[in-house]
Amino acid sequence: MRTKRLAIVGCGKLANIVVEAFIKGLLPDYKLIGTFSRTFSKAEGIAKHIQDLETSYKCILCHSIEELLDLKPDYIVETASPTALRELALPALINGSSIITLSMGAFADVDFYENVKKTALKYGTRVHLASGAIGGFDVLRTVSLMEACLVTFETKKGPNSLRNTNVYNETLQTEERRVFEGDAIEAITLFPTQVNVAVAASLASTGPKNMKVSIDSIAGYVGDDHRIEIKSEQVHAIIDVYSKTAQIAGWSVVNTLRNITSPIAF
Ligand SMILES: NC(=O)C1=CN([C@@H]2O[C@H](COP(=O)(O)OP(=O)(O)OC[C@H]3O[C@@H](n4cnc5c(N)ncnc54)[C@H](O)[C@@H]3O)[C@@H](O)[C@H]2O)C=CC1
Ligand SMILES: O=C([O-])CC(=O)C(=O)O
Repeated sequence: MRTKRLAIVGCGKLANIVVEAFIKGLLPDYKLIGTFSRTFSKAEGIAKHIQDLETSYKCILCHSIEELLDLKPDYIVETASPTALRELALPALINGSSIITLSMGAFADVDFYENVKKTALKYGTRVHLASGAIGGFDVLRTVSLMEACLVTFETKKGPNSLRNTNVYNETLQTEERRVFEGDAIEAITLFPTQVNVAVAASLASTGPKNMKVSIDSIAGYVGDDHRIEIKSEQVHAIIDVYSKTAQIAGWSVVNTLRNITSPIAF
């Protein structure tokens, strides 16, 4: 099998986990050939790490998405933001680059999602939704194929992660309160980079409009807990993932990349 050409867009905390795995040798089927980030110094940091490995190829530090696409990567890891995914997805898929994304919140826009599907199909490329801070896409997809079902998504967060959102006020530092109830579209609109997971679970099951989402703010709470419940006539499943940090999301990209080239696929 030919080694896959890999590039990264959005070189922050989660991208660095992918790079750490790459340096440890956990992604032997890939060459990391390019980086691009809105914060130039972050993309530069990753490109330098790869250059220090003295590989037989160069990791190119790109100044724009266009420059990165010119490198003709087979796969692009998108760890930037839902806005970045919206800008990147169609040009990348047309360019012959498949995408591994953590910012699937952008797909709450049904027209965009359908356009991405059509384009990927036309150009023989794919979009892989990494499991991120949750799991259970297999159960959600299987049960929703099988029969009618209801899916709910409940998140617990500490108040500090809600700062800079409309629901935040100082009373959250001492009280427990439900700060959001609505569907997955309303959730990602109000929290544009924080509930990609809710959109992901909805896309794997009943769709963004049909999934009930709630967010509880708990004073002093560290980390995030996401509890997904699916109920149909025959199946009742609960997928509950607590994580102290978002690192699990970075590692889920590593897992997706390994699955793409593995002879045994999960
Ligand atoms: N699906 C999931 O479970 C999770 C998804 N996420 C998503 O992953 C994204 C990355 O998370 P972190 O690494 O923690 O964030 P971060 O803030 O550490 O890194 C993001 C990087 O992307 C760059 N960036 C932002 N917009 C860009 C654009 N339009 N084009 C190019 N680069 C851009 C920034 O300069 C920054 O270096 C988050 O924004 C969030 O939407 C985060 C946690 C869990
Ligand atoms: O880290 C988390 O728990 C979830 C998150 O940020 C997202 O879905 O965007």
